[in-house]
Amino acid sequence: MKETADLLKRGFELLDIPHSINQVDLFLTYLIELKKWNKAYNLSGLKTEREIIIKHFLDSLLFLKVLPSGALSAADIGSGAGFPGIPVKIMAPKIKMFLVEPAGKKAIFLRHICSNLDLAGVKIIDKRLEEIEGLKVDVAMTRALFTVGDFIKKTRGHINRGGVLILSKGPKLREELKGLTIQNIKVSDLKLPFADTVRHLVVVKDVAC
Ligand SMILES: C[S@@+](CC[C@H](N)C(=O)[O-])C[C@H]1O[C@@H](n2cnc3c(N)ncnc32)[C@H](O)[C@@H]1O
Repeated sequence: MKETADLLKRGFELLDIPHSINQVDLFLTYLIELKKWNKAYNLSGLKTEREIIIKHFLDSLLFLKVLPSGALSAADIGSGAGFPGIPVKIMAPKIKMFLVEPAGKKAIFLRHICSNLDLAGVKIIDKRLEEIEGLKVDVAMTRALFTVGDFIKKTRGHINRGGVLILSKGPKLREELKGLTIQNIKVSDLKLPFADTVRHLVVVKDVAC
């Protein structure tokens, strides 16, 4: 476990994210539980501790680099086993976090892990985004689910005035955006530590209606 903890701490340093011993411990507990539950629930294709730290934890932490500092509430849409919502919540504990995940087993795991990590101010919504009513947040975020165009259409009714959408995208982003006119979009290219990968963090402002 020491090697794993060192990898995580080095990842925080490379991303220039200040962290406490307690936050590192929460990630290590998350890792242990994810590996344990993955056997029965098939939550993630990533099996080794190194893969989980880099491709789930550190990849999710890239969202922090573009998260507006005044955000009070956020929703992770299609959270799966908690990415990026739980890593963001661990590092920004004051944010009220909604984890939207319709798949039963994943939602059960999310309830278990949020209780196990004693995360206050997290609500799991086990519905599809299209079925949700009455949810309003400052930030809607997603990884590995929607195109930028679809995410804007489907979430704009759930965003508070002045709120933003954040998506993490891979190399096909430019192709995806071709032919679309999207106002107030900003793309930050961020390197994922320990990997030959650049993530495109897409932030879209002023989508509320
Ligand atoms: C490819 S996984 C990504 C999970 C996680 N965001 C990650 O990056 O590891 C997509 C997740 O979105 C959920 N999902 C699919 N359609 C959805 C919808 N319409 N609304 C909300 N969640 C959805 C699936 O159940 C699945 O867990």
